[in-house]
Parts: sequence; structure tokens; C-alpha cells
Amino acid sequence: MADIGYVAKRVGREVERLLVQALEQSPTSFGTLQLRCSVESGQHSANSEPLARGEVTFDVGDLLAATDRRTPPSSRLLGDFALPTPADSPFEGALPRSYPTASSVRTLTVSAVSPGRKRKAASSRLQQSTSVRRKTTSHTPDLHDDDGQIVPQRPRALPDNPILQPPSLSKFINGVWESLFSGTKLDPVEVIEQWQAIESSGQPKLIVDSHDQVVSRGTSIADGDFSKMSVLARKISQTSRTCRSLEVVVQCRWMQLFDEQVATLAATSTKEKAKKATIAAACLDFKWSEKELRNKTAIWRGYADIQKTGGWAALVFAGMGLYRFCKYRVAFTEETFEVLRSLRHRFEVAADTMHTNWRQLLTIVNGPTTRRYTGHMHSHVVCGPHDETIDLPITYHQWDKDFSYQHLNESCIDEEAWGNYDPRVIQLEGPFTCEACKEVQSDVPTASSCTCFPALYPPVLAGPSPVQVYRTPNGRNNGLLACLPFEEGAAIGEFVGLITAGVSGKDVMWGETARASYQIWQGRQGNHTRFVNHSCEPNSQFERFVWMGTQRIILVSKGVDAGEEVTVDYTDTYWRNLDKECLCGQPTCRYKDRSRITATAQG
Ligand SMILES: C[S@@+](CC[C@H](N)C(=O)[O-])C[C@H]1O[C@@H](n2cnc3c(N)ncnc32)[C@H](O)[C@@H]1O
Repeated sequence: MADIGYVAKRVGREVERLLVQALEQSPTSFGTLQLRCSVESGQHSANSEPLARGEVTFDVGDLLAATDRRTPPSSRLLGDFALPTPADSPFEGALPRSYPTASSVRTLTVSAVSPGRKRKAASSRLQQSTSVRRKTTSHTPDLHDDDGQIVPQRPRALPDNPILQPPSLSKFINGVWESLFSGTKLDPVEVIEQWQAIESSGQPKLIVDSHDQVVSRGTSIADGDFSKMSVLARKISQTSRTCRSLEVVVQCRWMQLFDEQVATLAATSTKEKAKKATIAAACLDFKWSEKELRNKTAIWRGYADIQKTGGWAALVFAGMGLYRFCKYRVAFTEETFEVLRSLRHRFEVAADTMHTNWRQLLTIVNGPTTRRYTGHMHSHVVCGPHDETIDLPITYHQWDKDFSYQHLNESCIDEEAWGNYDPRVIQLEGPFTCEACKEVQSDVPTASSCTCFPALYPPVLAGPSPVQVYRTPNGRNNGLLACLPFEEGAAIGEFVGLITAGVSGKDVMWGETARASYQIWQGRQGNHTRFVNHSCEPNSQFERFVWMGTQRIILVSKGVDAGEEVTVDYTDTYWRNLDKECLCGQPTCRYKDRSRITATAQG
């Protein structure tokens, strides 16, 4: 019986080899395709069951994984140290290039059945296979060939729960942008101050300090404890987030130094010996087994790959998915690293301008701590892949050598045009009720229940909009790029600028209430909404909204994807009689070839 199991294994492995070869020549996704081989004895028992049977079951996930293992490490930008042997770490470095569906079950069943035992139904066999797979570690006798060779372990099944699926590149990148635009500041200086602040009683000053902050925002005594705890929880979250970033920075640097150490030793020995010696020395320092070290460093190798391509900001601001992204490595392809390379300077602009102290985290590894980008984030126009940024004024020098732009959080009134009067005001005194949802509006968040545009109002809760000003590649000068997706109906920003009147020959937004008509001019001051270009198939639109009795114009998404340019339709009123050609590039463009159209019409 043991012999027939052995034969089945051998036959199965040969069939596997042929299938893998075929898949390598013509990669295909088969979903849950399964291959079963059985070898049976020719002799049968009284109830006509074979006296011995050996079975092997594979599914396509395993086969693709095997194909992947044959991919040379260099083409995946991995050092071979990052690819643990299957016996050391069956999970890392051994995943299929195209990840099979969640329902796909990976199985490896090598069994010899006794005569007379009923064959299990397919479903129970899958269950059994799973448990066999879970048990298969290097200590399991089943995993050894009769000739003492270790049978290559199959990768563990990936979780069926969809939320535990390996993170994709877009999820990873969204995680970075979410951290960058979140209210959590990565500031090691603050963390150090917090941990140094220990009262003589031994109590962390953190808790005592939070009292002042609670009082300063006018909280009633009734919710004092809750608010105090909120401030404490915020500080702790911020601290732990910063510490997590410190951890990955150090682990990434360790990986880089490991490679340097191997290279140094390899100058006087072979690379294999150099690596072995470096691993042995590290095991001593860490007090870890080689297996533990390999498992950990397989992930750290991922951190180093991300740092090398996306820069330190990509690593420091990576969201919660970083560990799993590096553990599964499903998205570790040349294309991924190309995308990270192209986002490198964009991440840095956001990090340097919104988390001004973040580079101090790199002090711990003697990394570069000098800020590259200062001032307002939108003073830096991000360019195409691999390009650096351009200072905003320079992008207007061809029209105006003295161009400057003042970034505003809210509109200001042109006193020459309006004096102290704000023409947008509809209602002077409260209580204010939202015209759209009929709920109460207040600048005090706890008193406001209007949730029409929570990203903007109440303003005290508004954070920076996840957008960047970018250089368009087709002659429209600058445009606005979404870093994260904006759901349909979500606000991208309020159209903020100089509230004026009587401007002609310039791009202005017209506003109108029952009491007055006014213009909002953004030529020299405003916010990111100034950079929104026209498209004949726009993904956003401007909408009127009244907040606290004052009319606002809001840039609202009609559904914008991450990485997409935000566009609106400037409408016919804008394009009519204008000596410009639309460069939106849409097949349905209404304003291209205008000179030809005009000439034809005139002719
Ligand atoms: C409000 S600004 C938008 C930002 C502008 N691209 C910039 O760099 O400042 C409007 C100007 O952008 C340009 N523009 C916007 N959409 C365009 C389009 N579809 N085709 C050509 N030019 C466009 C026109 O020059 C227009 O006057």
C-alpha cells in the first residue's frame, strides 16, 4: 500500500510538471479546475474494491503557484533571501501571479486508501484535503518521500473571507493616500515629548495634559471624562501609528544593510557562504531561529522593495495593509514598482507639506531629514511619471512673469466692490436650517446635524481634500488630480476665491441670490478648485449650497476614481464666442476644431 501511494505521488508529480510546463507556455485562469490521479491495484477484493489505491489531487491554484516559484527572483525585484524555501515558510514568495478566486480551494492529497473504505463525497474530500494541508508542516511524516526527500509543501489556502484577501496595489496606494490626508500626524517629536512627560508620581503626563485640551474646546463637565479619554485615545493612536512607522523604517533599513553585508563578505567568499554567515550572525543578535528570521525578513524584503521604488514616504505612510501586502506579495510585479516609482514625488509633496516633521522618523536610520517641499501642497505642481514637481508660479510665467497665488481656506470679500457687505448672504441670523436636508446647521459640530457635505461643513471638522495640482500632458496647463476616489455626491471642495463684481475678460464663477449677483475670481487667490478643467464628459459638477445662511458653490463628484483628473462642464456660456479649442479629448467633445467649424459655418 505504501508502494502504491509512492507510485501515485510520483505519477502525480510528473503530471503536475507537465501541466506547469503547459501553463508557463500559455498562462490561463481556470478558476477551480481540479486534477485527480489515482493508481489502483489490478487485484480486487470480494466487494470488487481494488486492494490498494493511491490518489493525488491538485487544483489550478497550486499549479499556478508552482509556475510562480519557477519565476526567476530578479524579474520580481526580489532578492532570493526574500523567497523562503517552502519548508521554511510556505506562504511567502509562493503565490500565484494571478490570484485565484476566493472560493478556489488549494489541495494536495496524497493518500493510500484501504480496500473496502468508501470513497468520500467530493465536498467532504475537499474538507479533508484542507485539514491535511493544514497539518502539512516539515514535521509531518507524510511530507517525506520514501527516498527521504521532502515533498514540496503547497502554499496554505488563502482565507475565504473576502475582507482578508491579499491587498491589491490600488488598495495599498489608497492606504498611503488615506494616511497622508488623515488627521493623524506622524510626528516623532510629539511622541518623544509625550513619553518623556512622566509625572513625579509615575503617571504619564499624557492623561493630565489632555484635561487642558478638553477644557480649551469648551466641553461641559458632564462629558469631561469621555472627552478626556477621547483626547488620550487620539494621542495613543497617534503615538502607536508613529511607532509602527518607526518599526518599518528600521526593518527596511536592516534589510538594506543585510544586503550590503552579504556583498562585503561575498568579496572574499562565495555569495552562498556570505549569506549563510550573515544569517547566522543575525540569528545570534536577534536570538531567533533561522526559520523565524527568514519568515520575518521575507516581509522586511517587501518593505525594502517599496522604499526603493516608492521612497520613504510610501513606506512610512503605508496604511494598515502594508504587512499583508508584503506577506502575500501578490501585487509585487514590475508594473507595481513602476507605479510606485511614478507616485514617489507625489507622496513626498503631500508628506512634506502636510506632515512637516515626518522626516524626523528617518533620523533613527540616518536617513535624509531635510524637507524637500515647503509651503502649501498646491504650490507644487506634480508632473508625469518620474518627473519632479514645478513651482506653481512658473507654470504661469509664459503669461505673467510676476504670477503669484495666495491659498485660501475661505472666500474673501473684495472691499472695493462690496465694502463690508457679503453678497452671498441670504440669512443673517440663526437658527440655520439646511435648505436641502432641513436639518440644523451650526459651526459647533456637536450642535450640527446637517450631513449634506460632511467633508466641508462644519469647517472645523474639514480636512484637506485628497487632490493634487498636476501638469496636464496635452496643453491645458494645470489640472486637478484625485488621489483617492470620490463617491457620487461627495464634495471635492468649495469654490473659494475673491468675492467681487464687474470683472470681464477673465475666468470667473457667477453666483446669484435673490439680493445680488456676484462673481468669484480665483485668478490670484483661491483653493484647489481653481485648477479644475473642462470636459465634455465631466466627472464632477458645481452645485449651489447654503451653509449657515451664506451661499456657497461646491465642486461635487459625479463619481471620480483615484488617479483620475477631476473635470466639470464649463457649459456653452463659457465656450460661446471664445477663441479657444477644447482639449478634453472626449469622443463626444463639443468644442474641438472650433476654427474649422466656425470657418465652415461662415463659409
Ligand atoms: C479655471 S482654469 C483651469 C486650470 C487651468 N488649466 C490652469 O492651468 O490654470 C480654466 C482654463 O483652463 C484651460 N482649460 C480648461 N479646460 C480646458 C479644455 N478642455 N481645453 C482647453 N483648455 C482648457 C483654459 O485655458 C481655461 O481658460
